[in-house]
Amino acid sequence: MEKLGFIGCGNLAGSIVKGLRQSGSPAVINLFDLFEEKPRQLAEQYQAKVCTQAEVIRDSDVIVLAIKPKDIPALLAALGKDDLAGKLLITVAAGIGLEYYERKLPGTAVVRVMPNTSAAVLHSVSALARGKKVSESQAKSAEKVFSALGKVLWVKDEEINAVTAVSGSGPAYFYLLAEYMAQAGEKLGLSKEQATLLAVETLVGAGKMLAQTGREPAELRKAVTSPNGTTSAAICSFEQAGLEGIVWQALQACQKRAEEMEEEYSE
Ligand SMILES: NC(=O)C1=CN([C@@H]2O[C@H](COP(=O)(O)OP(=O)(O)OC[C@H]3O[C@@H](n4cnc5c(N)ncnc54)[C@H](OP(=O)(O)O)[C@@H]3O)[C@@H](O)[C@H]2O)C=CC1
Ligand SMILES: O=C(O)[C@@H]1CCC=N1
Repeated sequence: MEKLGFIGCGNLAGSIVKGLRQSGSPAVINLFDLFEEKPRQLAEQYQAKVCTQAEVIRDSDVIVLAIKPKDIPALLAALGKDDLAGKLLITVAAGIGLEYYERKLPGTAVVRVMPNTSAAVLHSVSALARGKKVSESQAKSAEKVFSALGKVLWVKDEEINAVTAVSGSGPAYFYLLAEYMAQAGEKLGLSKEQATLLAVETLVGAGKMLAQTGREPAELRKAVTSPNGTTSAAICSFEQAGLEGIVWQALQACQKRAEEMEEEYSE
């Protein structure tokens, strides 16, 4: 049976653990976080074990580093390379390239992954980049973990920042749009509850249409948009406000921030 460990049990690790159990994964899950309450709650809900950091490393074959990028340098400094012999490290931290881990922990097998929090509902899409020391069976193990949580693709390490801009951070963009649509619905006279229900269900329905019909986003949009009709009025308003450019700038800002972070961790 797979033995999976997590160092850091915050938002993303919580989504992954929840998703794994929902997918029926029988993996042994070992959890460590500096704030003990987080692994304790996850362990109670999802049949996992609260451990010390040393126990996570000793008792797991695959160890997921799910802490903030700023906390990675101190963790790697504390991890002995000998303790990691034969182990696979999976890092989900944004803005730190594989080269950094391989330099700080020479000889260690590292896969860098950019999933998203929709892992909790088995709809993460996860991009994986393979480090130099990763064996075939370790690559398969990493793929198995994340394919239980949604779709996976292998990419180059240099592509992870673009992935982060589209899908790692992406759920937040759609949540923001849902917030704005609900706010607008209220201003148009609906109650907060009505407007939120309508915005959220519309987003869920549109996502399911994209996922289940196999039709392109533009094709589905056109099917809603009658010539000179109501949708057309809204879409024209988006276009006049420069939505395409706004989205482009936002994704560029996201990628740029990841690049800046990579600079910070280049030493
Ligand atoms: N959230 C997301 O949607 C996504 C996040 N990521 C990446 O995942 C990583 C985790 O993000 P997220 O879950 O949001 O962060 P959180 O802050 O929610 O979780 C991180 C947890 O790790 C704890 N922690 C910090 N240092 C250590 C340590 N040395 N050992 C054990 N635990 C530690 C933190 O404690 P404390 O709060 O006390 O510091 C916190 O509980 C980040 O690197 C992020 O870039 C990637 C894709 C999506
Ligand atoms: O905001 C962040 O930095 C992390 C990485 C991707 C999603 N959340």
